Amino acid sequence: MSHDISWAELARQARQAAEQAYAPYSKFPVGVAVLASSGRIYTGCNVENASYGGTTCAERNAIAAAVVAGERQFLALMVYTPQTQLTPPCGICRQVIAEFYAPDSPVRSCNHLEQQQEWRLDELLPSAFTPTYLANSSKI
Ligand SMILES: O=c1ccn([C@H]2C[C@H](O)[C@@H](CO)O2)c(=O)[nH]1
Ligand SMILES: [Zn+2]
Repeated sequence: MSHDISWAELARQARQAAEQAYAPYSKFPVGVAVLASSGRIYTGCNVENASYGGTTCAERNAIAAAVVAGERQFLALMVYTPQTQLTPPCGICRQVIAEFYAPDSPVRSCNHLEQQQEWRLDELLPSAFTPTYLANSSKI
């Protein structure tokens, strides 16, 4: 539940992760901290590429780091954005978050002004395509 989540700690770790961002092209360093159901926190930053499409976002890198550690469920995700305007995850990341996240779980953004904004995942990605849709499919 939302009130059990240490958002201040997630914000601190997301900001720290943003310091490692590799963003020479966009100059838009992002950090993410994600809280797994184990209680552990994992972080990621954006890693850009000279072939711009090879870029991966901080959100997906944080989730990948958690999955490597054995996590399969997340309770909260904080984005540290280098913007005065608080920014939500991009569309691709919303889909990746939905794979491991309850629809009513919170996603937050924070910035250097210590502002925060919260959305529910199902507000960011209504009618997500989730793993349950793959069950019992029929042949063409
Ligand atoms: O939530 C976001 C939004 C953008 N980016 C990255 C992608 C790209 O490297 C740069 C500009 O879009 O920021 C993220 O990592 N997370
Ligand atoms: Zn993204």
